[in-house]
Amino acid sequence: MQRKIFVITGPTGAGKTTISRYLEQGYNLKKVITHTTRPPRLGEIDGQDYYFETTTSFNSKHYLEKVEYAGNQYGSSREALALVWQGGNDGVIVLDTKGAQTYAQQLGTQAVIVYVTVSNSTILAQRLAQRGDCPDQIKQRLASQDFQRDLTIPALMEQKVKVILNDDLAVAKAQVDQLMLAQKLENI
Ligand SMILES: Nc1nc2c(ncn2[C@@H]2O[C@H](COP(=O)(O)OP(=O)(O)O)[C@@H](O)[C@H]2O)c(=O)[nH]1
Ligand SMILES: Nc1ncnc2c1ncn2[C@@H]1O[C@H](COP(=O)(O)OP(=O)(O)O)[C@@H](O)[C@H]1O
Repeated sequence: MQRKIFVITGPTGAGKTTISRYLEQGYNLKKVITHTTRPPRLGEIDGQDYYFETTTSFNSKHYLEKVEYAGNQYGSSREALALVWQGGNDGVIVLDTKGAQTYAQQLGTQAVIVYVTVSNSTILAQRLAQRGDCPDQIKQRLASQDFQRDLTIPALMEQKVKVILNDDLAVAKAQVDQLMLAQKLENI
């Protein structure tokens, strides 16, 4: 059976990491850890949340795709994806919409694209504050073009994307459960 990669995308604060963790814990998906030059947030662990890199170490990896997002570099390495697939698991990866589009193009049906969103984007700033992000970083993030872009599904991906509305986490998880059931039935 073809190994899948679930690509979780959407605007900052929508709940991408939360949904990714739910898929890891509930469905035994293995996280593809990506690389970034962004400094770790409080509680984030190197090699678990991200591989936290210097500019030099970031440039030494082999990337399937990489982007600059709100002033920092992010990239998903072929090494990290191979690690997950070698273990025999389906994978889950959290990407901005630009990265998600690259995955959709390069991996075709192997990539299941999941767009996490909320009905009212004003709630996103509150979630970032609740998460403990520092106010200056929230301001910079919300003012970035990358944030604006990720508020909508790129036209090229519209046909392929599964949407999860995460206003209420229990409802969002139930939508994920439905999606995973549909995936299972597709693979029979
Ligand atoms: N294209 C791409 N995007 C990434 C990668 N790693 C993380 N991202 C995305 O970069 C954006 C910023 O991530 P982060 O600083 O952790 O903040 P977040 O938006 O709160 O998750 C998010 O949209 C992530 O999904 C990567 O390797 N490639
Ligand atoms: N449905 C929800 N209702 C309220 N808070 C949520 C919900 N989903 C996630 N959160 C919280 O919002 C914050 C941002 O979620 P996170 O998963 O880190 O988003 P992202 O990875 O998209 O930036 C976290 O503190 C998370 O616990």
